Amino acid sequence: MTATLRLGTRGSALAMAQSGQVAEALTAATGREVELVEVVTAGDRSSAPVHRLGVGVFVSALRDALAARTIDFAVHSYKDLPTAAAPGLHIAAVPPRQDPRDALVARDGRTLAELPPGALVGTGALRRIAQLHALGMQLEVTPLRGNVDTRLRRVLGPDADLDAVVLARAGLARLGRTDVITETLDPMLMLPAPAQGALAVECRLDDPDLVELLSVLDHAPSRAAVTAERALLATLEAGCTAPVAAYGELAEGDAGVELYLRGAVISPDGTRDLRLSRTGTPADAAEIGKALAAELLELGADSILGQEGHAGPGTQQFGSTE
Ligand SMILES: NCc1[nH]cc(CCC(=O)O)c1CC(=O)O
Repeated sequence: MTATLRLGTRGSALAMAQSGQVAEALTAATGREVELVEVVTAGDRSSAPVHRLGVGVFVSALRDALAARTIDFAVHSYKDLPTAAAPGLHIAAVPPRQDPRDALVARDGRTLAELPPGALVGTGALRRIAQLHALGMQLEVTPLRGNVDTRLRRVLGPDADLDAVVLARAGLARLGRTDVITETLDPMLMLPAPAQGALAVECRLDDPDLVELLSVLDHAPSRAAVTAERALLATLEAGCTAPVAAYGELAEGDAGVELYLRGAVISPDGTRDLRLSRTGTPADAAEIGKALAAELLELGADSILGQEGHAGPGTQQFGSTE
């Protein structure tokens, strides 16, 4: 097994950057050559809001290429992965996670608190829209999509039409553009999306040598945090279509390393905002996520939406709307 490995990637600057970083890390750790193979996904072809396109828009074409064996492994932004398991595929590694927080890029170097009432803020994700409204600052929130450069131009370019945009800090970091950030948002105000800032390195289960090889890239603390956040999301999807945020942090506690998980369900207009947290051991990451989701549901997470049309029983799953 010494042939060049084919790494499937979307063609956006962000995807190419993160795939390139994974390829380099793998070559450094194993000596294996890696070639990038571009795969065009439905999410790249359409400019419709992601929550309209549906879950998995950035993922399906890559998974099809894995199944068709035209690529050996793929790198996904973990938050774009549907929570449903993909038959025959395996997340062989979760590399060290980037800072998962959201970032504000505002005109004139402004911070969130410095935005005046009526300021026009662009962001695509329902989760961010909901939390911006929940601040009660009279911000005008407007939908925003497109690649990172397109979004930045709306606030930084010569024909900028927005006062600020909110986007994942991790995306800017991978592109070397953290210089444009005017504030990294405190999770107390803007809790990130489940798995934001993390990557998923995926290959076929029937390729055990590659599963083993890729596992050198796995970072156990990142995997534990993401596992808890995604378990929370998966459990809530059964009964709730509202925007979901989750953030797991590992820290040294009295009883060794502890996982501190925060979760939130917010109505799109920000008027209902349910936030809870739970602490446990990283080995119980999935159980912590499920238990926190159950608590949120008990407090009415499933009733928070209503207006957007409740999914109802029998609906499969919605996944990230980011
Ligand atoms: N669906 C958009 C998306 N998917 C992954 C990232 C980059 C951040 C990450 O890897 O979590 C982004 C951009 C954004 O949310 O601003």
